[in-house]
Amino acid sequence: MTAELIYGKELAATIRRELKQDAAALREQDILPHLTVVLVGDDPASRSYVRGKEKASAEIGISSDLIELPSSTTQTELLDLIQRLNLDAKVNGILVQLPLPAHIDEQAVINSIDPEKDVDGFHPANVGKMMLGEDTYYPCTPYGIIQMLKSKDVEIAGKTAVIVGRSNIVGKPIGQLLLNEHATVIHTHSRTPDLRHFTKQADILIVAVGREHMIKAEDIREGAIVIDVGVNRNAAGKLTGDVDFENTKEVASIITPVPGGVGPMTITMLMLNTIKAARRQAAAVV
Ligand SMILES: Nc1nc2c(c(=O)[nH]1)N[C@@H](CN(C=O)c1ccc(C(=O)N[C@@H](CCC(=O)O)C(=O)O)cc1)CN2
Ligand SMILES: [Mg+2]
Repeated sequence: MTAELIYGKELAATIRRELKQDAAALREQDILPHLTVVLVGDDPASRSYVRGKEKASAEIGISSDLIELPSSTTQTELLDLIQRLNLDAKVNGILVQLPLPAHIDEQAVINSIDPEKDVDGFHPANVGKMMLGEDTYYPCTPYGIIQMLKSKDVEIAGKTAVIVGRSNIVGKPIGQLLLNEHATVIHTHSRTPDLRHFTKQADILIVAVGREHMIKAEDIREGAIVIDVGVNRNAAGKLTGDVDFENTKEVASIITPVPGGVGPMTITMLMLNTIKAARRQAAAVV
């Protein structure tokens, strides 16, 4: 068997076309969605993701601005900036690019963002709503994965979904979103003994660890759906996933490549959340 591929890049382009129409319809009602992105420090990958966010905003018709701060910025300075953005009615979405420099408490920063403007879906109030199965801003990468599965008409209900990795950005929330879709969810992580015992049970395997090719063909069940969230740069400078794609695609039924798989969906879901924020905030004013 050679697996079918899901190219997030193609799905992202389709969703972006729809979002462009949504943004135009909002503009006709004098609602201009606005995203403010905050970048602290000069991490090259973060800078590249932030550029991608500006580009996608411009393409869709979302106005955006980028606030760049030096890595020496103090936590108090960053919290003060966020308070100003929380109070600025023009700003619908606030995104603080992660990771932050080590001297800043990331969670304290996330907690300071107005939940209504938290287009990353990382604020505890939004995480709580997600856990309760309520409508809210869902974290972009997990939300993108759900859209990818649905785009291939994957029946999630009743499936065994195994998650490798437990980050707040991907591992934990994708488990919750799959649970909300009625999957049976198994979370595994660095302290899980005999990882293969669990990955072999997966109808849907989500790998979000950040370790090149840690999942191999022999770790999965024949016909499994494999979603690779890893973005690693190998010794030759090439982007690779957490899954050994070449061999695993011969065993899986559906698989995502890296690059061009899950990655492009992250920024697209951010755009979707920003339009949703503009709509919700406009409705709250009238
Ligand atoms: N505040 C946030 N910080 C971070 C998030 C996030 O959702 N919110 N996620 C990641 C980084 N990220 C967006 O911020 C992101 C990661 C990867 C991609 C992507 O398109 N990857 C491509 C490859 C890109 C490349 O060439 O380097 C792919 O996989 O095909 C987009 C966005 C951590 N921080
Ligand atoms: Mg506005």
